[in-house]
Amino acid sequence: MTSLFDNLPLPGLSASADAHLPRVMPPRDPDAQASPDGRDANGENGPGSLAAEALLDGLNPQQRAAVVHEGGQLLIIAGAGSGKTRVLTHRIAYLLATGRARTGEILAITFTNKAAAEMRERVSELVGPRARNMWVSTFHSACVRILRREAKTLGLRSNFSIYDAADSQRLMLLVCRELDLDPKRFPPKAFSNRVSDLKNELVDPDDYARTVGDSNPFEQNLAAAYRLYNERLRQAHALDFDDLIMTTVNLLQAFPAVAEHYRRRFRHILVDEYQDTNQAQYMLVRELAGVPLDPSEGAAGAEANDNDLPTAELTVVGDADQSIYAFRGATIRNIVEFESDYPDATTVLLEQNYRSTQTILSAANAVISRNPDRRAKNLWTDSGSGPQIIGYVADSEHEEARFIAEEIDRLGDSDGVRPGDVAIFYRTNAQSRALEEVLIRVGLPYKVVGGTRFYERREVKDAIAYLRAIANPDDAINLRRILNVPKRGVGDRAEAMITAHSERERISFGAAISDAENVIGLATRSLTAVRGFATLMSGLRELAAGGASPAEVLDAALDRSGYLAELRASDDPQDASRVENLAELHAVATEFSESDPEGDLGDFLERVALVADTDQIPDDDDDRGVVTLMTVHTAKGLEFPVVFVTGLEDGTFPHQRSLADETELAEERRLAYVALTRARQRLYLSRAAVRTAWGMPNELPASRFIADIPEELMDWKRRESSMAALRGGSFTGGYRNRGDGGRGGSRGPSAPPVRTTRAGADTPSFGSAKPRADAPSVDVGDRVTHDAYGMGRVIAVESTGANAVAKIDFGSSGTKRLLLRYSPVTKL
Ligand SMILES: Nc1ncnc2c1ncn2[C@@H]1O[C@H](COP(=O)(O)OP(=O)(O)OP(=O)(O)O)[C@@H](O)[C@H]1O
Ligand SMILES: [Mg+2]
Repeated sequence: MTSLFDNLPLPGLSASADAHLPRVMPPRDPDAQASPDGRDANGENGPGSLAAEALLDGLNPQQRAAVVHEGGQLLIIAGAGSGKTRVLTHRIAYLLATGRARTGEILAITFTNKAAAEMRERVSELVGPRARNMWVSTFHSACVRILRREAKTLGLRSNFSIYDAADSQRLMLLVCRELDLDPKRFPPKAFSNRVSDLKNELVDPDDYARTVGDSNPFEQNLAAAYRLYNERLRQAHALDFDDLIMTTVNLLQAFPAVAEHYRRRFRHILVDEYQDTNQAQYMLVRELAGVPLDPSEGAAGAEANDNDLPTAELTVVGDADQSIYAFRGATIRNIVEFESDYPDATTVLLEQNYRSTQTILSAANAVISRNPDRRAKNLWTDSGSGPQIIGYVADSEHEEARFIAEEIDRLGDSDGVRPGDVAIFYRTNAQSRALEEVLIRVGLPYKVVGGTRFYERREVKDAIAYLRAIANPDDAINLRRILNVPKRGVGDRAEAMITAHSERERISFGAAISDAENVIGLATRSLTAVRGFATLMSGLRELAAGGASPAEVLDAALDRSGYLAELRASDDPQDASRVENLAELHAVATEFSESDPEGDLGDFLERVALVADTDQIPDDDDDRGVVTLMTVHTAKGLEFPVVFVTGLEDGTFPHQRSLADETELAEERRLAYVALTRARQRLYLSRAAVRTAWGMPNELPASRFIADIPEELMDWKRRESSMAALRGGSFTGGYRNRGDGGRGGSRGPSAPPVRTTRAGADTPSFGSAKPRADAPSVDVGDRVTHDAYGMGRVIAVESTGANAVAKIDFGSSGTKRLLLRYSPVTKL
């Protein structure tokens, strides 16, 4: 059993919405009963036809042409803010409203899960709830869906695990140890990155081995490590992130019947942000659309012709100037050469920008126009010139942050700008700390998107490792992770003996654990501990198999393993915040079950595995009022009324390592273009004359990108730093080590706790908190007190009993969602 039905509702969408689906489209397998004319019950004769014309209202002629285009591939290429994403959404709605497509025939690919949810929501607004059944997803989630369905064909279990980057790196470390490689000469992390690149280029271990030079030990060892790494993945019934795409491409190429199934199904494929696709994603789109690389050769081409299958209508939208993921293997080539790859393609150019003022656009154009080999664009707007861009040269990063905080305050007073209208961008995550300190000090509410990701925190990873090992008994990496966590007396030696036993007997690591009696050399104490662990795991598996919800399984795992008790017993304040993070994970699991009551543990883990950092932009109501801090990469596709681009120094942005490399510099320039074009009304560009990194103050020159912007567009509030005052020595800070690695706060994919604006509340003291058997029962309106946050009032109660979660307003400490059972809350 994979998932209850293939079209998992996305977060925030209730599964019951499927009850409204037209009958011809049973949710279980929407493609099984395509009606002969390809139309659904809400097609041309339904209320849709009226809506169809309305969908074109307010679009300009080029946008309109793109929305109504029929037949053949369509390339929409345009600068930032010209309505590409909007056209994609309207095109989908138009296809449905005119009855040209059924929801089951559409595959829309976006860059993040959040973008997917938003697109689905927007299409739902335009055409109603049937849009909820549609495949709108990221490349990775679309592939997971396909792979879970076709797992058998590939000899994979449908409950395969998905390893994230950290899992993959740990596995590579084990592989390198197994191969006895010197970690100095052959760093496992470098191998891991190289393997990821190879997979993104669709190069498998055999292909790679063939290209390796005889005299190059690095390549030879890499080839061996790649092979063993893949073997270990297979034994663990796991796929890494890059495998998801590569394996799907392989599947479609090797099994013509499978390819045909999806080609029959997806008659319309639409891809947003096409400029950031890599080679594997490029091939995936080609295979799905039924346009094999060389139709005159190759099995796939012959097969497609034999069956007289028309190719899908492929629509891709993108902007070569916004290609910023080269480091993940993305290649501009995919968009630049679209027309030659698809000779029948129609190209639509959009030139009117609807997002920004002319001043902002002119500045962005000035910066990007310096890049060589680009197609010149003529982006314009009729929204007026707007205010000048404000420039500021700060003495230090702290002073830069102070300036920003003051400006946000001032804009609030003078223009009614809310914190939620404001975004602050930086080039790398580490830059957020100085900004955060000042925002905390002045009490401006904010959130950091990205940073140390919630799912990368140790305790969250431990808890998920338990869940994964419960779901997949052969998942060696996750079993190893928790074998001695919390400490139960199974040390490295014992683990090595179990490993040896598994190799000798040719059984999985998990099976070797269950066979502890026969492990040679295991001391009695370790044997007892391993047996205890095996019993623990089988008990938890029974619980999961018996239909317990993911949240219940999580609870049992944390409780029976003693994990939670250990954290609770600790007086390290960091451990207290770990308990909070686990409570947050519990809330995520509970929410998952609310949105998908039939979803099992495997479904939950799948959802968790696919949450990318860019998805952690909370969008619940509470967050409307907070400033957003994020890297420029994360800001892709988004827009804000007010944008601060910080750290515009040569060496910061553009990044140090790009200064001597033309290709990398061109990418930094595109990144700057993305940053500037996020702004709708007001843009601020700032830099620090001296920035402290790794504890060392550095004097950095102005970013070359600033110099590209015509003077008349800028209004410099301060041009020079007061170096004298600076040399007087007013450095504060330095890279203070915060227990979480100095980066981020805890954020989950849904309703994450917004970072509190009071310093210290991040790590509340749980000194007096006792493990509780049950949650205190509270009602809306009750007054409560919390050991760390003080007095508060309950503003909402979600679910009851053991899993009761309350939303509590703690005044200046902010509003929190707390799992009552884990929280030191007392009713007054
Ligand atoms: N015809 C139009 N009339 C009014 N507003 C529009 C129109 N087209 C687009 N917009 C608005 O312009 C803004 C930018 O649109 P959109 O996000 O679709 O642009 P984009 O080309 O996808 O940008 P990016 O390159 O940053 O991804 C949005 O607020 C959108 O609603
Ligand atoms: Mg867009």
